Amino acid sequence: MIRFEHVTKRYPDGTTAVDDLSFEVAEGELVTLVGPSGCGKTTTMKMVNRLIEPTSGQILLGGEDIAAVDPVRLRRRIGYVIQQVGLFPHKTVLENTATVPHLLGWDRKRARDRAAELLDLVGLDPSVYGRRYPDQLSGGQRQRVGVARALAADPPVLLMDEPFGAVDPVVREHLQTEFLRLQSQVRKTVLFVTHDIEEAVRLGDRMAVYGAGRIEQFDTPATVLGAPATPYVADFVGADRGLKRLSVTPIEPADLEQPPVVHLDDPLPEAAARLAAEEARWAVVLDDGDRLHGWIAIPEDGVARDGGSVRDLARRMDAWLPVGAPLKQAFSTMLQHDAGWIAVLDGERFLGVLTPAGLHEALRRSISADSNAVPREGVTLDSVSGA
Ligand SMILES: Nc1ncnc2c1ncn2[C@@H]1O[C@H](COP(=O)(O)OP(=O)(O)OP(=O)(O)O)[C@@H](O)[C@H]1O
Repeated sequence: MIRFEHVTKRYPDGTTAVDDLSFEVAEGELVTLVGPSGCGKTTTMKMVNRLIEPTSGQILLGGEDIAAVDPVRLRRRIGYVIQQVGLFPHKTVLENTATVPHLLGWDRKRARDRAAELLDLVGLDPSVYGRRYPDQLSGGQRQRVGVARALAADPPVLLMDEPFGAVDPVVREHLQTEFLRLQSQVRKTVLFVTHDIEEAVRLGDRMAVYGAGRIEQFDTPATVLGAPATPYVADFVGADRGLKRLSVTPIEPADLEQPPVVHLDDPLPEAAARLAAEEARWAVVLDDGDRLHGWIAIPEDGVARDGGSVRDLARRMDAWLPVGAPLKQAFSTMLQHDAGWIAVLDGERFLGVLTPAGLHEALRRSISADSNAVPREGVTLDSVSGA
C-alpha cells in the first residue's frame, strides 16, 4: 500500500535526514516508526503526504508514484494526526471533526452525521462533546477528536506523528487501547511515529527501528524483542526486553494447567473425594452450561457425608482472560485480583488455568523460539540480557 524505494532526504544545509530508505507497508497494516530524537521518523512520514519532498527515490501509494499526484488531492486520501492536535479553537468539536468532509464538498447534514458517528467511535458522546470548543476538553479528549477528524473522510491511509505524546501515561495507555480497538474495526494502513518503545511494541503489527537516518530492523515486535538484528537495536529496545515481550506473547492452550473441575450441582462429598484423589487443594467450578463460575476449596476439616452441593462453598472467580490475550494482561490480572492463577476461556468454554509458573514457561518458550528461528550473528540472547 505504501512503498518506499531508495528514498533519501537531504536538507539544504547538508543534513541527511533519511538515507536510502526502502520498505513496504501492507494494506491494513499498522507500522510503528520508533527511534531516538532526530533519526528521521517525522521526515519519513511527511514525505508520504508531500509536506516534505524527497531528494531522491520514489514513494508509491497503492502502486502510484505520489510525486505525480497533486498534493492537495493526495492529502485527501491520507488522514494526519499530530501531537499538537491543531484543532480550530473557534469551531466546535463537531465542526472540527467535519472539516475534511466539508472540504470534500459533502452536504452539511451528511458531514455532520459522519462527524457524530466518528466521535462516537472514538468514545466521545457527540451529544455531549459535539457542541464544546477545544479548550473545554481534556488533553486526552482533544487527541481523540484529532483521530476522529483524521478518519472522518474515511481515508485508506493514516499518518500519526506522536499522537499520544502529550498526555500522561495513564491516559496514553487508554488511548492506545481504544485506538487498537478502533483499528481492528477500520483497518487503515497506518504509519505511526513514536519515540516510546513500549508504544511501538504494543501498537505495531510491525515496527521499524531507526538509527540515524536508516532503518536498523523492520519486523514484528516479537522478533525485534526476541532477536534484535544489531547491537544497536538490542541496546535501543533495552535490557528489559524480556519484560516487554510479555506484551506481545499470547497465552496459548499449551501454557495452561488442568486443575480438577467440578460442577455447581455436584454433591459436596463427591467433589471432596475428587480433590482428595487428585491431591488437589482446590478445583475450578463450572455451571450447568460448562461456563466458568469460580472455584472451591474443601475446608481442612472436610465435609459431612451428606453435606450439600458444591454451590454452597463455591466462590466467584472474576480473574479470567480469553486465550490469545497477551501475557502482560495475564500478569496484571493476577496482580489486580491478587490471584495465584487465572482462568483462560475460549469464548465461554473453560480451557484451563494459567499460573505464574505457566506464565514464566510461556515467556521462556517465546524467547527461545525466536532465538532458534532467527540466528543473528554477533547478538545472542545471553550477550544482550547480560548487557
Ligand atoms: N528543515 C530542516 N533543515 C535541516 N535539517 C532538518 C530539517 N528538518 C529536520 N532536519 C534534521 O533532520 C533530521 C531528522 O529529523 P526528523 O524530524 O525527521 O527526526 P525525528 O526522528 O522525527 O525526531 P523527533 O523524534 O525529535 O521528532 C534531524 O537531524 C533534524 O535536525
